[in-house]
Amino acid sequence: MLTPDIARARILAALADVAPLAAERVPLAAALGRALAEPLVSNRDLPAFDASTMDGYALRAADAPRAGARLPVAFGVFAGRPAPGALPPGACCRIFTGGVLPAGADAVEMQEEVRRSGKAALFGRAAVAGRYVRPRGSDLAAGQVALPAGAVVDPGTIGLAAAIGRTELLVRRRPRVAILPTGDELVPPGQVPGPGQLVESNGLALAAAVTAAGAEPVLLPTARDDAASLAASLAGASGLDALVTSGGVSVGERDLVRAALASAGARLDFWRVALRPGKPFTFGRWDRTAVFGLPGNPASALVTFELFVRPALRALAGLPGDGRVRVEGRLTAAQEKPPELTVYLRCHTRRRRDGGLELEPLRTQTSGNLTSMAGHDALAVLPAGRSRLPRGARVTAILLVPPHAS
Ligand SMILES: Nc1nc2c(c(=O)[nH]1)N[C@H]1C(S)=C(S)[C@@H](COP(=O)(O)OP(=O)(O)OC[C@H]3O[C@@H](n4cnc5c(N)ncnc54)[C@H](O)[C@@H]3O)O[C@H]1N2
Ligand code: MOO
Repeated sequence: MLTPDIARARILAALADVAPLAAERVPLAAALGRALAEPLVSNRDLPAFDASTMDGYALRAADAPRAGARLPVAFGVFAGRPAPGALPPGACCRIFTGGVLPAGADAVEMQEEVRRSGKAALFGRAAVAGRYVRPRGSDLAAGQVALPAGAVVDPGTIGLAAAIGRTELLVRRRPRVAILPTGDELVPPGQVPGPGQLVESNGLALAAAVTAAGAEPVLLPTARDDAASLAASLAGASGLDALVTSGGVSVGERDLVRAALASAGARLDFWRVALRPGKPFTFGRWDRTAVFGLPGNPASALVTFELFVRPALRALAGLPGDGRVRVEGRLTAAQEKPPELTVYLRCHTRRRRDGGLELEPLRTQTSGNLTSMAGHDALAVLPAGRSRLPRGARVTAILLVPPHAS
């Protein structure tokens, strides 16, 4: 059986010919979280003129070499308008934050350091050339690369792009991801299950995980556990960038998903990974579509999505890694585990007083329990090779709350 790390590496390698997806031009507001498909190059200087960074007085620094200089106030410069003219020799002018420095001025003094006396200004200290001035192009010069291709568009990037005159950005296309729940026992959300039935909940959970990964979910109707129904449903995924199935990948007689994928023409690369939850996970390619067969147990589906599907969708979207932060923390309870498996423990994180991180496992880790997958903020990684970890053991945890929510 593959280890989780090798399984993930195999998936990413198998998508090298399709990732990243093609580029598309989108309005700025739609670019958040997407990968730039070209460098963001400025076509103008930022700022576009020498600007004051303070409310105060613009002057030639040489005219106020020490405290006590007294200069006539020639005019005022207001935001949104160019200076009315060059600064006359030996004079200063009133200026406001963001105002255009008049020709001749090379410094600004903040108004707290200046006293007005009629038409003159008295400077309380020596002026310094360049102080409180943002020179033209000092933020970004015309022709300069502000951000390289591949950078992830964040709110600041959108503001910067608007400031340099862009209304659209060339970004990587979002992967379109079919989600196919399978199982005879499932009824649609909102419907009351009959005897032996339960509500199909993985579809919506996985659709949310797809959205959070920066991709677009297409939730297909649940397939029944028979070859004809599965074949008909699989057709709904054709032409999409990825297909995520749930259920039917274990060893029971009704676990027909792998066979259905194979008869539809998919090439399955591997089946089963040495982890818990989610051991029966399978991966393959169906033409250009990446196919992920997730186990039906709800927590197994979400954990394997996190570990294998999320990084793959991000690679298709041109985004780096899995977008998660890994930290070290200490388990608040001892754990027993099969030594051959890597176990991903759903945990709550807590800051200790000494700054360290505590990892408190959710009460239940049973992969079929729905409460075992909601409301946690980390996956603690219990490594293969260990069968017992004592309370207080130091382990790596994957934080599920990213620094920039995706
Ligand atoms: N003999 C063995 N049995 C099982 C093994 C094994 O190695 N040998 N592996 C177990 C593990 S681990 C898992 S995980 C499950 C996965 O099995 P399947 O992927 O075939 O999942 P199903 O049997 O279809 O469903 C499992 C469970 O989850 C419920 N389910 C399924 N789909 C949904 C959905 N869309 N929404 C909500 N709940 C869903 C389903 O009703 C079952 O209760 O296999 C073990 N068995
Ligand atoms: O791996 Mo299964 O997902 O443990 O229940």
